[in-house]
Amino acid sequence: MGLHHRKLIDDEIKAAFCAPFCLKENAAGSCPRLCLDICSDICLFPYEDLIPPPASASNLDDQPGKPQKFSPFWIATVTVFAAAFLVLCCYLIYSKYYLGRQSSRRRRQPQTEETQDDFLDEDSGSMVDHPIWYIRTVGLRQSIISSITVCKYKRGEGLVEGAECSVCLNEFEEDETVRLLPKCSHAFHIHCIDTWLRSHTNCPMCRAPIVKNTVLTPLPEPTAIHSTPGEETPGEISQSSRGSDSELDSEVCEARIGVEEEGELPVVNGEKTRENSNDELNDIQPMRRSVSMDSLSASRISVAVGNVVPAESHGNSDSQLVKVNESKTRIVPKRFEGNSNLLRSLASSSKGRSLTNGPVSMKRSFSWNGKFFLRNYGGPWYARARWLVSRCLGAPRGLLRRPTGCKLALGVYVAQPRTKPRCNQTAVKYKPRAANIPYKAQSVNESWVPKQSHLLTILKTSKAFPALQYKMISIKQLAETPGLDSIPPTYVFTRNPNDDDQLVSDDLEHPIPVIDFSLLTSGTPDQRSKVVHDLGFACQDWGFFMVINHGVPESLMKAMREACEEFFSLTEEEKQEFAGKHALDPIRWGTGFNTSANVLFWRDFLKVFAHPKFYSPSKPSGFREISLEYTKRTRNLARELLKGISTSLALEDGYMEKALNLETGFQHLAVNFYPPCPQPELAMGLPPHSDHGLLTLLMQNGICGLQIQHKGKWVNVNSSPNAFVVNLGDQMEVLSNGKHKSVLHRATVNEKATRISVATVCGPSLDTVVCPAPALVDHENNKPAYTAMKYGEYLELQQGTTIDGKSNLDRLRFLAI
Ligand SMILES: O=C(O)CCC(=O)C(=O)O
Ligand SMILES: [Fe+2]
Repeated sequence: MGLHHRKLIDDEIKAAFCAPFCLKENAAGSCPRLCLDICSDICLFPYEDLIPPPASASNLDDQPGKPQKFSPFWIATVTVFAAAFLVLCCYLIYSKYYLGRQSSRRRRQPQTEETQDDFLDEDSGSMVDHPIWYIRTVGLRQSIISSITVCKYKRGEGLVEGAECSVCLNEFEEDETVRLLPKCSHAFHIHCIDTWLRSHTNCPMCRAPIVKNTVLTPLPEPTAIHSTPGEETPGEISQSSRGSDSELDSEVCEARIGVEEEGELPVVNGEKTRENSNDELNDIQPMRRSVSMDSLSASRISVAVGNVVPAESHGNSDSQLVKVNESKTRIVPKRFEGNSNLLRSLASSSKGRSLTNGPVSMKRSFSWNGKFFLRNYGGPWYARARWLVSRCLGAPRGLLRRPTGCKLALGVYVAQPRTKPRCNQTAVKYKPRAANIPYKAQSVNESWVPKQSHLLTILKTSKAFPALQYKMISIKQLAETPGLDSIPPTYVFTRNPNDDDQLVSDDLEHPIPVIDFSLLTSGTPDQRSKVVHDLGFACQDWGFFMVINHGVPESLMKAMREACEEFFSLTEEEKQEFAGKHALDPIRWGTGFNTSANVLFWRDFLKVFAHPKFYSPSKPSGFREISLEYTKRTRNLARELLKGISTSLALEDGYMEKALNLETGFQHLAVNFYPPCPQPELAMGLPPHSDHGLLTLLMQNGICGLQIQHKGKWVNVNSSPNAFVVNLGDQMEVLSNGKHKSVLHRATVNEKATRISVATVCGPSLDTVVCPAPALVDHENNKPAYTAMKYGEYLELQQGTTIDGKSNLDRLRFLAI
């Protein structure tokens, strides 16, 4: 069977291969050598006669007497292959030299409108292909890269600007070896910057060239001719003048945030025309290099630069630190598919793209109308902004082009010093229009002088793009930025002009009532009734009181404060694990944010549901145990106080306990972290609000900041770490039919110390429908003033909307009252 099969194959080969040669009709009268091997049995031509025996050594191993002959078939085949090979070689040579020269000539030519936004900022050097991006860049020689200064990073030393490597966005560790670029002093991890410099010749942050311009010609063959004494050779690191920075000098990098304001430079196609605005032009450096894009893209950048809208915006004033996972490499239109919430919130309102409308001037004021101008930060900013844009869009550097017809532009305007410029910067005047100054308190005589660290902070605020996610910077991280001496505009809290902010009085003048809890529970009947009376007065007149001798061990309070401090000291990445996505996530770390005003607050928070189900972040160790005990003790304290308050309202002392199902009552732990703020008078830790529950027990760490509204004034509340400040919440106001009111309070910040407050909000069970206690209403003088609402729904409403005084409670009020 096998033999038979083999024979069939042999016959087929013979038929296919030999037939043309071995038959009589073979005009050439010769057979190729292979023919002899395959079909010597059938071949009709004697091979000896066909081709003269070659004299080459290659035939030595041939059979004697059977010299090799080459047929025209083989000659033709070899010729064709040789020709093809030749053509291929020619093409390769042509493409390598001719096209290469053409592209470098093109690069030397001035950029056209079409290409000027491209980020091909490298001039020469060894070419590196970026196969994914189809870009060629020019790098430095390893010897040059290696000669750049290396030093150890020391926090606070000031040698290194910034605290992180802008390439990988990781923070420098103490004593970590970093490479310090010569002209700009920007520092990077060695691995990060070396990789960059192998394909670039400038700083990734500010584009300052690493070597002097003269060496940025195509990497030359070393010649002695052009190297005169005193000149820098290609190997020298330039320590001198700005070199190619002149190019940067003529750029304005702009990241326009927000809507155009009337009276500002007119905008045409994303760029301001200067012809019509000479006044301002004189004041603005004639430099501009804008990156324009479609509105969504611009919005997106606004988000990034303005550190604004979280991905899942519930309009929540306490926005969590948000992760938005996105693919880095998707192309522009696709990038927006996965983040419809973000888009919606951005596209929906102009506010969504604007920052605060105007500053409030206190000690130091600055001119800010949603734009700020930058001079000589242009380099770093431009580079950062471009980087930001490209990361935002997922487009590789160099591929960004202005889409025709787009209206919005990305730009960065940075307030310019009108006083003596710092850091050799040219002063640029920027006159704010009167309309941009919202309140009389605004002073235009002083200028806000941005420092680079500060400006970077604003971008770091938008530190949108470590790896694949956006996140809002925590206030802790921002406050720890070295050299931060003023706050980014997004943190400027615009005071309501109708609030008389100046009326802040000490609690010495208006001491808030103090309740001795021990007398309420263990005092004589007289003592107890006096305390109940005092409690009633405190609730009615103030809505706030201080509780002492409360029975919660001081050691537990201290341990709780320390545990909270430890929580906020976790790394950002560790805390990120607890950044919930929804307003009602049981564990939520985040930073204060007001969606309606686009203002960020100087506060990080941790919010945890403590009852009826107890939740806790898993870090730091011990937090769970301590917070469990702490919330249990404070809940019991609150329930006792509620008994006293029930009595003070002439209700049974167990009325609230029963009517509001306090056994399964909701308890919310909110830890507030307010780091030192360089301009406390401009920022706000927590804006005026009332709390949602029945009672809030607040523990402070000895640093003042709480202010409560009392008879039209803001009263400073003392910060005693061992006392609880208790305030009534909205549910108490509803239940008491307005007899006991929830009171507006706010948290201010200070310049010196971190303030931590731990609020435990105690409320009814979430499914309790809260309404005015029937005993407290009648149809004459005490008509029901509030409609009934499930506490859970109220909580959702309150947590899901912007902090705005008592606006949520106002929704429950009957208008007739
Ligand atoms: O930090 C403070 O003093 C106020 C905290 C507060 O009002 C709250 O968490 O609701
Ligand atoms: Fe509060």
